[in-house]
Amino acid sequence: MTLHQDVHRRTYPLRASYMALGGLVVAACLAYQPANMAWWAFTAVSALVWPHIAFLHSGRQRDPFHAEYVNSLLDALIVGSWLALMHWSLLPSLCILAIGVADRFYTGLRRRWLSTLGALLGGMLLMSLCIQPEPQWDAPLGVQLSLLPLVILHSAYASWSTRRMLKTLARQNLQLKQLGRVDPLTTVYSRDYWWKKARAALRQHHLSKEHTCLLVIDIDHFKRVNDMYGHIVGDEVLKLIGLAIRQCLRSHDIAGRYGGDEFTVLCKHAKAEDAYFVALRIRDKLAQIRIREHPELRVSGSIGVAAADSSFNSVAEWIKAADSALYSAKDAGRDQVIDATDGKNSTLRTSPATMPSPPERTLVQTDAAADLERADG
Ligand SMILES: Nc1nc2c(ncn2[C@@H]2O[C@H](COP(=O)(O)OP(=O)(O)OP(=O)(O)O)[C@@H](O)[C@H]2O)c(=O)[nH]1
Repeated sequence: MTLHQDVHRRTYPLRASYMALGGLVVAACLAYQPANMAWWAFTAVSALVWPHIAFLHSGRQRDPFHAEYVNSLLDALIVGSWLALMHWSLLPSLCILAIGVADRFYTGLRRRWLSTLGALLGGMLLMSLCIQPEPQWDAPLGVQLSLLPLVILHSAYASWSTRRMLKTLARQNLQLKQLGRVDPLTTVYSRDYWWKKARAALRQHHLSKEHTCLLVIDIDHFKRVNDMYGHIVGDEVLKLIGLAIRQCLRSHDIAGRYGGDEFTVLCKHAKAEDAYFVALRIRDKLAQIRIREHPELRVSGSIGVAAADSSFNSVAEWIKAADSALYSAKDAGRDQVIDATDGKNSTLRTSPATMPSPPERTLVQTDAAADLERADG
């Protein structure tokens, strides 16, 4: 159920309690002046019966928000008539008016205030014509005391409502922050967030020599995927790449999208050897990506690995080291992992049980891949 459809449920308890306590103030005023039974009955019905009729009426309408707007006009009409019925007794009139205006903000019905003002004035006018009230500026003690429950309810509701709004705001801020951290297409972390984590990890390495590595992954010939299948499929592939990378991470690893078809992974608490195996797993997983509509489409990635080093003064220097290993992987024929630290190549590290050796892998090309190769010149 939307907030819009739910409006009558939110206003019901509020209207029921406000009208009941407002009616109490009117009754207190009536007690101090000659009033016939008709005005007592009007007060009782408007204070105790009307809110329930309003709720039932709104609940049956297709558009409860509009029904609630009509109800709010009737509320204003009633309140206007109450003010005249109280002979404009200054203190209760001002209190009821102020509370009524404030509550329109809390219930979300603050717009169209001009028509509400019209209904309020209409109510005053109608009741004034009926009873011709004589203004009584002073309010007797009994009337003043009758205002207390209404004022207390209003203060409690105002603070509860503010607290609820602040909580909602805090939750939404958190959601926005989290959304800003994640790249929406690939669902790995955004570059900024990843960079922050890498900076913290490098700082930690400087302090405690903790082993940490980073991987830079570049998808091979990704431009061809876009050229041949279009950008929509390209996006779909990037999405699957993000998922594949995430599936290969250990619990401390953090993957980010560096930009375009380039990804980074921060492998915390990992020696170069551990990070190297994470990279091999990723390379393997990328090769398994399939798209149902284009079963011939294949993906591969080249990966550079660099361990944090005390000579790196910034994340940029660290990435540069991984980048040069990545370029070596590209130069060596792509679809491989190279470790910047010792220049080790995945040709040497590939486990035959799970990963075919790089020369075979580069030979495994579909017709489409061969077409792409030709198209690329
Ligand atoms: N569909 C899609 N394509 C993107 C996106 N971001 C970048 N690209 C494309 O990714 C391609 C990246 O190409 P390059 O990295 O220059 O080269 P490559 O074809 O991958 O070749 P190598 O990196 O040399 O193996 C470009 O064609 C970009 O337009 C994206 O969000 N969606």
